[in-house]
Amino acid sequence: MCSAKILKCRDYHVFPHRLIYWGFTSIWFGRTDVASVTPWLAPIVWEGTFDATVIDSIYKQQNITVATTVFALGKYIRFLKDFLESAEEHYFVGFQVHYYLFTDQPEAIPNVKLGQKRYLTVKKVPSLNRWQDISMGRMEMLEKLIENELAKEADYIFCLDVDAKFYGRWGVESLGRLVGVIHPWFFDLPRFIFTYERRPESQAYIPAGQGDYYYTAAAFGGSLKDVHHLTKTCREHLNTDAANSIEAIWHEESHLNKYFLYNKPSKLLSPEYLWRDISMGAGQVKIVRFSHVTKNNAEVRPNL
Ligand SMILES: CC(=O)N[C@H]1[C@@H](OP(=O)(O)OP(=O)(O)OC[C@H]2O[C@@H](n3ccc(=O)[nH]c3=O)[C@H](O)[C@@H]2O)O[C@H](CO)[C@H](O)[C@@H]1O
Ligand SMILES: [Mn+2]
Repeated sequence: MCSAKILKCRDYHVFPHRLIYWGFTSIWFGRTDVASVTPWLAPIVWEGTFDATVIDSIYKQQNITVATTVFALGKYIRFLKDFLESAEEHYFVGFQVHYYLFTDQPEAIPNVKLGQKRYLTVKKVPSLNRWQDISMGRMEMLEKLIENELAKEADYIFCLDVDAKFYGRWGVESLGRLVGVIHPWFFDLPRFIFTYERRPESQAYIPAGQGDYYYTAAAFGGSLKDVHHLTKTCREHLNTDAANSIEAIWHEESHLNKYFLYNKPSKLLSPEYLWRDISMGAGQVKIVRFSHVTKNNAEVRPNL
């Protein structure tokens, strides 16, 4: 009996994909059930479209640092422990990460053990009376952080919501010049359903028939230069709206969507990178990497 043959048969049964991989590497990467490229040829990252080992080895040769911002004001401080602990387990593991944590309660920050080459800087900021102002106010604070502190400190930046948790790998496959994440509630819906700002009086206005994707504001990133331009532009548009007594329907998320319409992201992340709730499944989402936790808005927010 030929032992090699047995091994091959056994491998075929247990790991059928590996057999395909040996023979047709270039065919194995790609998905047929989802689009993995935009009409302007930016990749859309889904499980099955990249090889983690290959992409890690490329970035390992560069000494990159990923700045990561997170805001925990008022009762949202309670989300921080799970956010940080799960990030240490899944987020850019083996790479330099510098968290910038904005909070009104530095004394309440949980003691989370960070891995090697992982740093945390705390920024004390005042809390605000409206959750919408806290959420929108992030744009200006990010703009100033990049301007004043990050130039020599980091290569890339990701700006993340705190009421979320990591469940799977979020790694260097997500890096790019300008990176948007497709909103988990809209990825499989037609454009006319997207909740863009529809009032022409707002700077976030997107006319019917325009727009590519609906992006979430709970996660975005890219190079320092590009994210600086994004946050500065959104901050200016938010200020103009405020001066005109108008608030976009989904706050800074509406402005982010307007920005991405005219400044196309160079890479898109699928809803694997910001899912709705870990308990909710979807055929196309084979792995949940980062997901919103269920929260009682009325209980955690300072206003309704
Ligand atoms: C899935 C998704 O697209 N989420 C977006 C959505 O609702 P969300 O329900 O996800 O917004 P949210 O309540 O999580 O607020 C956004 C973020 O602001 C911070 N925060 C908020 C309130 C507070 O009292 N303390 C505090 O620290 C915190 O970092 C939080 O993660 O709409 C918001 C603005 O309309 C933002 O665009 C969110 O990113
Ligand atoms: Mn959130």
